[in-house]
Amino acid sequence: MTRAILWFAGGIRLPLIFAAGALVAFMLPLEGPYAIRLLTQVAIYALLGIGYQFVFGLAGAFSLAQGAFFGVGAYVAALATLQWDWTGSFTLPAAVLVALALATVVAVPVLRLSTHYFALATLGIAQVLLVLAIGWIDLTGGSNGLAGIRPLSFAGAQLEGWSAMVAVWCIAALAGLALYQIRRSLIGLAFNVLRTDPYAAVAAGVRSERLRFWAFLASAGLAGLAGALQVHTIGVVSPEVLDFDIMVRCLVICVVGGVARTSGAIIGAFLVVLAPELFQVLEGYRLLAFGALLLLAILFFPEGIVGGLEALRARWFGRPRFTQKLPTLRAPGRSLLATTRPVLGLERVSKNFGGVVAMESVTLKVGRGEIFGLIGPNGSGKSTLVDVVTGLTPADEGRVIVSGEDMTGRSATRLAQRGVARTFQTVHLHPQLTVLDNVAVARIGDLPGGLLGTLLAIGAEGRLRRARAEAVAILDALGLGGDALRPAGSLPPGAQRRLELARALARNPELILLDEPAAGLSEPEQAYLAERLRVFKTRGLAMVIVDHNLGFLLGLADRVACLDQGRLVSIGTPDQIRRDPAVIAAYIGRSAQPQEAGR
Ligand SMILES: Nc1ncnc2c1ncn2[C@@H]1O[C@H](COP(=O)(O)OP(=O)(O)OP(=O)(O)O)[C@@H](O)[C@H]1O
Repeated sequence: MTRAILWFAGGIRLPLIFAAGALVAFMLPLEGPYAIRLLTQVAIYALLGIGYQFVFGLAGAFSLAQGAFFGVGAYVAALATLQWDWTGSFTLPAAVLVALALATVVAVPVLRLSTHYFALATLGIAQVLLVLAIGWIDLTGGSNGLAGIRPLSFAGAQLEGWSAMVAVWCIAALAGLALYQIRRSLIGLAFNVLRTDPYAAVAAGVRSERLRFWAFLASAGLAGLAGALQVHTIGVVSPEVLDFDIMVRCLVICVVGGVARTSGAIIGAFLVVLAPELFQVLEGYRLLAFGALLLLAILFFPEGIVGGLEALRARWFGRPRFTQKLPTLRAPGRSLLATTRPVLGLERVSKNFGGVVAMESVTLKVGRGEIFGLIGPNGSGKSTLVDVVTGLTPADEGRVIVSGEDMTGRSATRLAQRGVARTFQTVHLHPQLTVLDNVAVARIGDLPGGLLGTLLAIGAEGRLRRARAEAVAILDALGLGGDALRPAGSLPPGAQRRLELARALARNPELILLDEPAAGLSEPEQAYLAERLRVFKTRGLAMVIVDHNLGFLLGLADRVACLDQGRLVSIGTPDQIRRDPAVIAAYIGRSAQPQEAGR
């Protein structure tokens, strides 16, 4: 009994969901075959919802094209059956491939758009397809659609009733497993970070565009498959499959069921298919009751039904204990901090924002194993320089050279791959993730096999374990090993800054740019950070450090440059900088002498 309670308390269990759903279905006052048909519909919508979880749940992209891919899959399967007499063995792959091809074509222009424009563009795709389905009468049968589509059949065996239901549930279960697998992998971590904080994703070297692209494709392929299964089940297709109604159901499935979760998609699918049936007795008020139910679900379960059930479980059984085991510390195969060459060169780099000159013809070099300080009054262009070097802001003029390679105008992801890492003036971490996983995610750049490997579950857990083991080594090097299993958001501000540094180091960089690493740190914390940075320097790491705390920076840097109104007014050793009239003038011009805080 205790074991059973613990099993239930351990998480939202899929078998429970299946059993409860099946029970509800068979308790309905329905004939057997009708119940089977409804359960097949639940599986189809679960598959559609699982697909939508990839783009909406994992990648956090508000696509409104999921219904359109469903419709495309439905029409492809219908036409292939009617025109060429294809069986399910061919219609299903064809539906997936056409949906994938369409998604690939539209992904290139559409995925660049930011949230609401992205939503509108994907809605536009759906509308174009709907108009085509209605207008291209010769092919699609226009508003009447096409009828007489054969049930599913594979290798001569026709699947109807029970067998069709089991086949569709098996397909949905495989898709659900793939989603489950990805959520628990290093790629799942990366999705989690990219959804929560795009800057944290950039800093961790997550290739956000690529992940979004794969998620969009996965959602389209699964929607196409669901559409094909739908026409084989009901035998007809009409423009209704491209209607916005399907898209609304997708949203209801994921939002009300639980975002990004396989169980959420399945619960949501049961809800959208079975609830209207349950309300049949209300006749004309059926839709009203369904709407009221959805409203209540959203009000009482803002995290979806799965989130709500988990909250209840936490209340009854306490929060699930952190089962994640701390990986044993082992030295990384090769030094994470080793570097090979002199690293950064800026050649006459300029950057304007409208009329504001943020950088004007800045030229400097940073060598291997050098700590290079960057000072200047507020608004002098220090953060802009960091953004330009890390690819967050493109330079207007000049060249950015990294380890001998011209990286001018390259994306932040490309620069991260080239060995440039950074921290931010305002900390960008995933507050709910553990300290350990905030660092482990940055090992994603070294991931062999990528998304396909994860989907096929090839060593996915092993990779995550390895990433975590390497993260432990780095956390230990920064005195954060003891906090590894705490949520990052619960760390004090100073430790959060060190955590950002740990994440940057996990990228195995040649160059790190630290934007105000000592801000908000106590004196002992500053001393500890300075001591650590000196250790990394001895391993060849090049560092550019921006800080207003001159006591900290001048005591640490090998060379320092001073910016004023975007121009480089002085460069030299800390002693030279302290005495340079141009530096003093720059600060006095801003009504303050350079204060050697901490001295
Ligand atoms: N995205 C932007 N749009 C418009 N102006 C900007 C933008 N980013 C920076 N600026 C302007 O560019 C100039 C340099 O800003 P920057 O943030 O690089 O200075 P900073 O030296 O880092 O300042 P602080 O020490 O206060 O952080 C400022 O005048 C700032 O207002």
